[in-house]
Amino acid sequence: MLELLTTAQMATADHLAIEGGVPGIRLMEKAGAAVARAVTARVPEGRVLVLCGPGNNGGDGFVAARRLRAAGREVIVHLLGDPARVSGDARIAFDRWGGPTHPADLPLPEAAGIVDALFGAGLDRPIEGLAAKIVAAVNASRLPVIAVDVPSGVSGNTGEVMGTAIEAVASVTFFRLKPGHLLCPGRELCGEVTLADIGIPASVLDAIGPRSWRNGRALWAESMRAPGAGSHKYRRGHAVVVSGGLARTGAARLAAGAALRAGAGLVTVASPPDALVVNASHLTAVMLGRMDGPESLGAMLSDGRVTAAALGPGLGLSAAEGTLVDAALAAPVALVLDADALTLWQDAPDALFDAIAAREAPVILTPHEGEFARLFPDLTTGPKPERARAAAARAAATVVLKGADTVIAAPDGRVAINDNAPAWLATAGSGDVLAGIATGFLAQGMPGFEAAAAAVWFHGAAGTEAGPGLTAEDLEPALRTVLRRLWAPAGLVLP
Ligand SMILES: NC(=O)C1=CN([C@@H]2O[C@H](COP(=O)(O)OP(=O)(O)OC[C@H]3O[C@@H](n4cnc5c(N)ncnc54)[C@H](O)[C@@H]3O)[C@@H](O)[C@H]2O)[C@@H](O)CC1
Ligand SMILES: Nc1ncnc2c1ncn2[C@@H]1O[C@H](COP(=O)(O)OP(=O)(O)O)[C@@H](O)[C@H]1O
Ligand SMILES: [K+]
Repeated sequence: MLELLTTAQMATADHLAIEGGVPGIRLMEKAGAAVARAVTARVPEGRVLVLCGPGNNGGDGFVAARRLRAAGREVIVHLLGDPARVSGDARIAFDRWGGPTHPADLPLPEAAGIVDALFGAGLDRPIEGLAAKIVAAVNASRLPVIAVDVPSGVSGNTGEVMGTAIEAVASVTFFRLKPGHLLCPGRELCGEVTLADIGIPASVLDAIGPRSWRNGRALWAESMRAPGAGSHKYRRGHAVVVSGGLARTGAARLAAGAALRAGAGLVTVASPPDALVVNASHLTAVMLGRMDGPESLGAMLSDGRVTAAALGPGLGLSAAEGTLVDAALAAPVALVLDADALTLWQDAPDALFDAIAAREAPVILTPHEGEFARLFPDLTTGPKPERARAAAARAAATVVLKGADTVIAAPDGRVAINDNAPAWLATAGSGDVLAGIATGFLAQGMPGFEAAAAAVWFHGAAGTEAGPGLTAEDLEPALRTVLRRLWAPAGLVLP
């Protein structure tokens, strides 16, 4: 159930279900019933104000109103728009409601909670005028709002606010989530999202062919391997993380520790000579190797047992560091390029993309928005999933566009949107840990997209586990807790 559907794809799903013999009004009845259940759970007593719009979102509202009334609740229905123009399935729902329907107006009547059925998937322009005033009054009331499908004003496709938007405590959506439920600011405005089965068969997805998913285990768990009895450390992969110079070594150690924790059998920090002593004084299970320059790094990465490498955290931005990235790109190992290893290419991003296209092993790029803009200056506006997808295709690499709603995109067009990361992760060094987790997964042979999506998910889960007050150092032990939880009950351990 991780597929994400655009509003157009969702309309196709409705359409295909109806063509397949499920009447539209039956879908709407189930949708409205799910909304009524959510209201009962969130607002168990008191009067309910149901705000209906002119389309099918309003139709769901009429069904919910009728159900709540049948359950003995006092319900007031407001309709935004001309009742004579309510048509189709919404007309049937309106007629079945049959109770008083007031023109939407201010001030709002007193109520214990509000159902927002103004606009859903059909929102096609910014909210203005009376509708905008109603949205403002709803938000100012601080009453609990249950949104039908999406909070009115939130774009289902992008999560953007169109004009103004309702702030809901809960949203009830149908069949599959939309990108706007996960992308900011939509995600916060939705509150808790419930996915209701309204009788659309999953088989409609075959014709729709979604290419976007909510990031979750089903996307990558099958490509993760626990060590079996016959395993030894070399079977679990050997990751190399390149350290910066004397004053910039911590980031590489954070990444290296995370790579080891993520399951790489061995991890080596490749250290410039001037930083050997400081690295040596901090490393235990992670090994240390002297790296004198690009030839030395190239030789290290060409040892057949090294399977992945990470460059970027604390690396530095001089020409010398640029030659290290060149050497890594020429080596036959999977790569994570982060931070400085991305910024180094800002004057010639195409040269990076050409080097990636010329190699076989997968590459993951992990830019935050600033680094992304340096590599893809023409892709700074528009919906985040589309920007990441275009970047991945251009770079021939998996792109992890970081943020509160990190998007992972593969060169073949697959996109995952992550929503499990707490804002506590916005702390120095947290990105280095993410790069390390991804490197650890790549080292074990996971493909680029799966390794990246899994890394982002574990990073978010570890952030949640560590919780308030976390620093980047806390993520590595928290990652252990999260991994134990995943492996133990999931039965993923293979012989
Ligand atoms: N059979 C179906 O298609 C189903 C649809 N469902 C519901 O139907 C909704 C989609 O219905 P619709 O496609 O009718 O669209 P909506 O009901 O979301 O909105 C469309 C209506 O709002 C108007 N509108 C759009 N943006 C506006 C704005 N900014 N200011 C003022 N008016 C605006 C449009 O002109 C149109 O009249 C879903 O969100 C879901 O709640 C569910 O009942 C499940 C089944
Ligand atoms: N508000 C937020 N909510 C969730 N995750 C966040 C938030 N802000 C940042 N993060 C995550 O924290 C990490 C920060 O990485 P980055 O920007 O590279 O910083 P640094 O390298 O200093 O750690 C990224 O994985 C990002 O997705
Ligand atoms: K709505």
